[in-house]
Order: sequence, then C-alpha cells, then structure tokens
Amino acid sequence: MQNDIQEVLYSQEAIQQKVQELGAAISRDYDGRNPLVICVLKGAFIFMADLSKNITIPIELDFMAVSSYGNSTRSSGEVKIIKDLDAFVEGRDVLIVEDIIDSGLTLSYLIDVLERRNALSVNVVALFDKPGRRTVDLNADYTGFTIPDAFVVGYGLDYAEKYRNLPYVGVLKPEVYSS
Ligand SMILES: O=P(O)(O)OC[C@H]1O[C@H](OP(=O)(O)OP(=O)(O)O)[C@H](O)[C@@H]1O
Ligand code: HPA
Ligand SMILES: [Mg+2]
Repeated sequence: MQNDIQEVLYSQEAIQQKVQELGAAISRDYDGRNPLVICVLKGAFIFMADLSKNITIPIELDFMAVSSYGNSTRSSGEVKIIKDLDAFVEGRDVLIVEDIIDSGLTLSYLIDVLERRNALSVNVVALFDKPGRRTVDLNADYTGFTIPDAFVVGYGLDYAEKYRNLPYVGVLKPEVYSS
C-alpha cells in the first residue's frame, strides 16, 4: 500500500497539530450550545474520531453515509444518502464534519437537507479544501488545509475504497489509476 504513494503531502504530525487547532476553535465557538456533530461517512471517519477527542465541550455525535464518487476520481454529480442520521436536527446547532471539499456537491446537498429539516444552524468543518475544483459556491466555516487540485488519499480518503487506513495524506503514483 505504501508503495503506491508517490508523495506524502501531510504527515501524521502535521494533521494532528491541525486537528488540535480545529478542536480548540470549535470548543471556543460552541461553548454552552451542545451541538450535534455529524460525521459524513465514510471519508470523515478518522477525522471525526480525532477531532471529537480535541473538542472539550459537551457534544452529541451522529453519522450519515453519502456517496457520489463510486470508484472514480470524479464526482458522479449525484449524491446518494446511504445511511441517514438517527437524531432529529430540528432546532439543533449542527456541525458537519467532512474530510474534503472538492466540487462542493456533497456538502451543498447535505446543507440543503439539514436546513429543510429546520436545523437552528448548519456549519461545516473540513480538514481539506480544494477551492480550485468547486462547481457550486460554498465554503467551510473551519478549514484545515487548503490544497491544490490533486486527488489525495489516506486518513479516511480513498481511491476505489483503498488507502483509507494510511495515517498520512498523499498522492498516488499515476500507474495506480491505470492498473
Ligand atoms: O465536494 P465533493 O466533490 O462532493 O467531494 C467530497 C466528498 O467526496 C468524498 O466522498 P465519497 O462520495 O467518495 O464517499 P466516501 O466518503 O465514502 O469516500 C469525500 O469524502 C467527500 O464527502
Ligand atoms: N480524494 C479522495 N476522495 C475524494 C477526493 C480526493 O481528492 N475528492 C473528493 N473525494
Ligand atoms: Mg470516496
């Protein structure tokens, strides 16, 4: 698996440092509000686990699974809910936890769903952001790293369901896509 990586862009240490900073900012901003923190599966599962340990105020956690990439490096444009939330969001402060914002289609769909369910507020924390690839106008409220237009894997992010368990984030060798 490690042999398929061309370059490590963000080390385990750099990611942990950033996750601590994001956790501190969220703890400060949401103090006294008991937010519902929503992990967007599968990609955000490691970020959610690490981020939640760095949030020092009471929160509730929930999980939603959506997918639009399938086995491709391009979004199909159609976002599907594979698993919905258990919690009701009406009247709740909601914080969506995403691993990456690329085209923005997944998040714009999710924000729309949660607003239609009458959440009190809907904010987004994304570990990685590729603003150069946006097809819809959308920004996160908390962003870890702004990254160039390259398909990245690791720390939850997959290519064709592989590489999610790498502890760092990097780019794949070109031959991996053609094999
Ligand atoms: O901004 P976008 O272009 O919509 O891309 C970002 C989304 O795509 C990925 O999920 P994917 O659909 O691959 O599902 P996964 O999390 O199960 O990998 C990623 O985890 C984000 O949720
Ligand atoms: N890597 C993995 N999954 C993704 C990416 C990416 O760069 N962009 C959107 N989904
Ligand atoms: Mg994916």
